Amino acid sequence: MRIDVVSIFPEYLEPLNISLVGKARARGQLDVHVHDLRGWTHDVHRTVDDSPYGGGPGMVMKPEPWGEALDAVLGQGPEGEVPTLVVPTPSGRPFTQELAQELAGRPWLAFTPARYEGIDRRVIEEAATRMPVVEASIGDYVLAGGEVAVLVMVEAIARLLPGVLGNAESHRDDSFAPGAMADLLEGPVYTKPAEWRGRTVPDILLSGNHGRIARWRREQAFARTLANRADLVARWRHADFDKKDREA
Ligand SMILES: CN1CCC[C@H](Cn2ccc3ccc(-c4n[nH]c(N)c4C#N)cc32)C1
Repeated sequence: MRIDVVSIFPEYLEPLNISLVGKARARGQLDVHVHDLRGWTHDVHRTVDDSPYGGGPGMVMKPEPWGEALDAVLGQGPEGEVPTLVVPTPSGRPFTQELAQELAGRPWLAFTPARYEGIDRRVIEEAATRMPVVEASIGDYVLAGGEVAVLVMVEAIARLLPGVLGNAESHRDDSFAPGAMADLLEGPVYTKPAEWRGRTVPDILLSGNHGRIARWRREQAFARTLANRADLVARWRHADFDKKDREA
């Protein structure tokens, strides 16, 4: 997979050089290119924003630099191919595990994290005439820009690519992924020592009975989901729990 990111803060994307994404890049599983939007400005001040038409607070990102940046990105990719443009925005569709799975199936993603009050709408409209566009939000809160959202989305997508997660880290039991743990939050995890500050590990986890351990983990995940995400539990019916138990 190729990933392009255009930002006025390219240094914000440095975390894409480390850990899971950094290792995937080093192994050639991901080809990531970060671009500085100001490289497509032509004035001495390298201007990327201006006041909003119609008035209102803040500034809006000018269309010209974005248009030239997207032209350049398209020109650098595989001949005859276009990326899926992913636009982080609080007004986008929720970025969910399902959307991460969908985007993980694309060969080329281009992210356009904005700042200020966002990008002139005409940029997105013009881009949509030549590539798929996905406007997505990572959550119901307002950030100061889209770079953090790109880090979240890229990590969530990268870990789903074949070979990126080792077997030991399989995303088979991911929350929200299809299968027995779908719509379930992760339950508690434990490691050595068996006793720490007077607190012990649940006996079931030391039993070696893998069937019962799996069932206990699902029960714990269900209880945690009930406590913290009742909205997810609404998708369940009791029968499903037993069915998922059989599927596991
Ligand atoms: C007061 N204004 C309102 C509009 C947005 C302005 C800041 N901003 C500019 C670009 C931009 C991109 C993403 C996000 C963002 N916020 N929350 C999320 N889940 C996001 C995502 N993905 C925020 C952003 C602040």
